[in-house]
Order: sequence, then C-alpha cells, then structure tokens
Amino acid sequence: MIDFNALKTRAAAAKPIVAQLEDSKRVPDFSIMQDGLLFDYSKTTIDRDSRDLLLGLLETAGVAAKRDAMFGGTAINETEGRAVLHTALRNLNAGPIVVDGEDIMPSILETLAAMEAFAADVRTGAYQGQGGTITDVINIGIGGSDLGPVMAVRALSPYHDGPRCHFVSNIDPGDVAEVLKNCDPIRTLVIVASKTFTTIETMTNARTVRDWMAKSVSDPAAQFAAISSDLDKTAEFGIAAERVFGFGNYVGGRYSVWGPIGLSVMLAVGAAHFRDFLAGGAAMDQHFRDAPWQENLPAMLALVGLWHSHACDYATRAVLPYDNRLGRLPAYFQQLEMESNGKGVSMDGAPLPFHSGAVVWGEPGTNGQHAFYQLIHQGTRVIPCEFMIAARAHEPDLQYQQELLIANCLAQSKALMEGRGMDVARKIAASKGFTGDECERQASHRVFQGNRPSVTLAYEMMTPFVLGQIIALYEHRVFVEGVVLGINSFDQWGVELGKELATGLEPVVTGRQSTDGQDASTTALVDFLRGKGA
Ligand SMILES: O=P(O)(O)OC[C@H]1O[C@H](O)[C@H](O)[C@@H](O)[C@@H]1O
Repeated sequence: MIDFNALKTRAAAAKPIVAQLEDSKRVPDFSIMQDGLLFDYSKTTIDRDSRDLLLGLLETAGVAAKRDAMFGGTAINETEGRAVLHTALRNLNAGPIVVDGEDIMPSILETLAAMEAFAADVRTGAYQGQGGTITDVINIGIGGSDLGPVMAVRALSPYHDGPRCHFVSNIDPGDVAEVLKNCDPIRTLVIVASKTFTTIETMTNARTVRDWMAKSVSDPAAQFAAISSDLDKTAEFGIAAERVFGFGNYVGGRYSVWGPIGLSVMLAVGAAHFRDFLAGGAAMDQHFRDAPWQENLPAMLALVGLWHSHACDYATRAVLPYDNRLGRLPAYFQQLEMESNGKGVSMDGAPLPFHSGAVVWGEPGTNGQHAFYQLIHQGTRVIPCEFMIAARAHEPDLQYQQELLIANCLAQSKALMEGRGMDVARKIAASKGFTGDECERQASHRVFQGNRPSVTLAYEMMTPFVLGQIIALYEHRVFVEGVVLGINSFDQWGVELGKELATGLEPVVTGRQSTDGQDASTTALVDFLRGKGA
C-alpha cells in the first residue's frame, strides 16, 4: 500500500534548492540525458534520500510489472476491459504484439500504408476535390480527436509543406463558421475524426460542413474521409471505405495521435516526417522499458511530479514551453494528464486515500512571463514549473532571438530558485529614494521568496522526432503516476454525466419540453436564455 507520509515528512524538512546545489555532483546526478533530451531536475528539493523513497514507490506499486503488462497487451484498462496499446502504433520495427490471440501489427501497418498512400495522393494532387487539387483540410474532431493533431501540426509548422489544415472541435457555431469562411468547398478535404463516431459535437459539425459543401459540389461525400474505430458508423454516414481509416479499441482517444487520428499531421508534413514522429515515440518506449528507474526519464519525471503533488502538496503544475509553436501543448497535456489521472477511486473501486493527479496548465514563454508569472514568483501558492527549450531555432537568421528566448527561460528557473531577500530588496528601494518605514514597505513588495521548484527539458531543435519523444515521455509519466496512485489512467467516466445531462437539456433549451423537474437555477438560466434568443 502506498503511503506518502514518509515523503511528506522529508519534504517538510528538505533543504532549500540553492543549498542542495552546493553539492558539486548534484547536477549530473539529478539530470538524465537520453537520445538528445536533457532532463534537469536539480532545481527541486529532492535529495538522494528522498529520491530513494520515491524510487521505492515504484517497487511498492509494481510499476515494472504493470509496464510490461501494458506493452504486452494485457487488458490493464479494467473498467473498459481493454488493452492499452497506443505504443503499438509506433512499434514499426519491433515484431508482433498479440491481443486476444491475434497479432495486431499487420493491421496497424496496413492502415499506416493506406494513410500514407492517401496522404501522398492528396499532397501530389492525384486525389482531387471537385475543383482541383486540395488546398485546405478541415479536421472535425474533439478531445483526443482534435488536441493531438492541432498541437502537432502547429508544433511542426517548419515542416508543413502540404495543404493548409484547419480544426473544428467546438459545438459553438462560431468555431465551424470561422473555419468555413477561409475554405473553398471545391478544394477542401474534410476529415471526420471520432473514435466512437457518436460524439455529438463532431457529428453535428460534420453534418454542418457536409451541408456547406453540398451547396457547391454534387458529391460532398467524395471529399470526406473518416477516422474511427467504428466502421459501421462511418459507412452509415456515407463515407466510402477507401477513405476510412480504422483503429482498435486498445487505443484511447487521448493517446491516438500516433495512428489515423494523426492523418491531418501526415497531410501537413508528409509521411516521412510523420514516421520520424513515430520513431521519436518508439525511442522513448524503448528507453522506458529498458532503463533502470533512476536513469529512466518518464519514471523520474513522474516521481518529481509525485514529490510535488503528494509530498509537498502543491495542487497544480505549469507546463511552460519556450517555443511558441508548442502553444497547444499545455492543452494537449491537460487532456492527457487530467483525463487520465483525475480519478476519485482506486482500481478496486475504493475511494482514493489521497489526492488524484495534479492540475496541469500553462502557456508558452516568454508570453506567460508578462501575464501569470507574477503569481508563480510571488503568490502564496507554490507552482512547480516544467520548462522546455531548444538550443536552435528553425530560423538560422534569427538565432539571436532564440538566444534571448533561452536566456529568459533560464532566468525564470533561476529566479524561482534563488528569489531575492529583504536585504537586496531594501537596497533597491533605497536606490529609488525611499527611506525609513516607507523603504521597508517598498522593499517588502520587492521580495521574492525563492526556493520554488522547476524542471527543464532541453533539446537541440523541435523536430518531429523530438516531438514524438516528448509526447511519449509525458504519456509514460502519466502511466507511472497512475500506477503509483493505484488508479485506472485509461478510462474517463467523469466526462459522461455532463454529456447525459446535455442530451436531456437539449429539448428544454429548444423549447420542445418545459423546465418542469429542473432545478431552480437551471430553470432561471433557461428562461433567461430562451428569452434572449434560444
Ligand atoms: O474520438 P471521439 O470518440 O469523438 O471522442 C472524443 C473525446 O470525447 C470524450 O468525451 C472523451 O472524454 C475523450 O477522451 C475523447 O477524446
């Protein structure tokens, strides 16, 4: 049984980070270099003894056996009775993976080849819209059928040489309307991406876009492709089987960018770059399976996360990529981490005796510095930060700006760690001409507590391979945290209640049903909104 008490005691008594760094061996010992990624967790209060305790959690929770069960195809998603094998989508060279007595690799490879052939046809113009070569692609999907592609297409924009990609996710009519404004129906390919092919937002938007297209082309379905694990439903929607790309139930929505859900990424950057992305993920899988825990990047990232969330009791953590093209990465990680590890009961159904996973949020630097970093530096809550930074820009002529970006990134983690004491703050206030009590008052506003933890992930440049490494790193980190917490990281029952109630409220909002039986607040809101236009 996991018990965080010993860790809490150690965390409460931990030496400050600056004092930890007096140990000359600390930086090499508290960092991991793996396939071009440098993970530095020396700017935390974890010392060798607390690390040993953290590593003990992995043994107690049986992480190695669970990891092997996951890669081996055991149905570790127990509440849905499913294996968890998104890793198979990137297992291109490593042999068979058997689920229910059947090797799933041949069908994965066949689908990948079909995606590649289709993507090549679209990119070369062999596949045409009813007005010529495809110039625009609209991916309609939500959650895992949106966030991965949207994040990766933006992250890899230096490699983008295919058609423009647009993403429609929200049921909000403003989302689809804004995208349609910029597309020409006769040269647009629409991808309906939905694992279940029942999600109300996606199916409603797909019908809206089909109607829009039908106004300009005689056969709209000919410009539609579908991605789903339910091939009957894609056929029902009228999409020809040759443009339908399926995937197995052993791939969860938020883990699905590696397969057909990544089609828009492949259309944007081409199959070779998409394969590099898969290779990055596969390299991280291999590392996760082989490396001893203390040198194991996902395991150590998970343990640092648990130290902060469960030993130090910090409720949130910030993901701060110093790469503007990673602008959707925090949102992607929000689904990955919070949908996976935001659970109230352990695997056996008993209430969780401690908190579930941390709240994840963030924005790219340096923009965030001019917005919410104030709270990170001086607010009363401690926010562990996860910085990401590349050595090289994709714009060689602008490398100096990259260097300024690097300086900013390093300055933030240093400022968080070192802070600024009252003595220095007093000198600053005095230099501004303040004296006496006013000097003290002014100085206290300029104090930074310091000892605020962060980790930094550094790499040469944001390439498809590096993106694959980072996404797989975070997937496995979520897995390790989930196993230690004893929860099922692969179901998402918490999204169901709201969906059910929305279905029930639809006739009330549209006026086909009265508000009888609704609570007083909902009734008042329905009355107001109906009076104003619903
Ligand atoms: O791909 P779909 O079946 O349309 O599902 C889209 C999303 O909706 C659900 O509500 C789940 O919470 C997500 O995990 C999923 O990614």
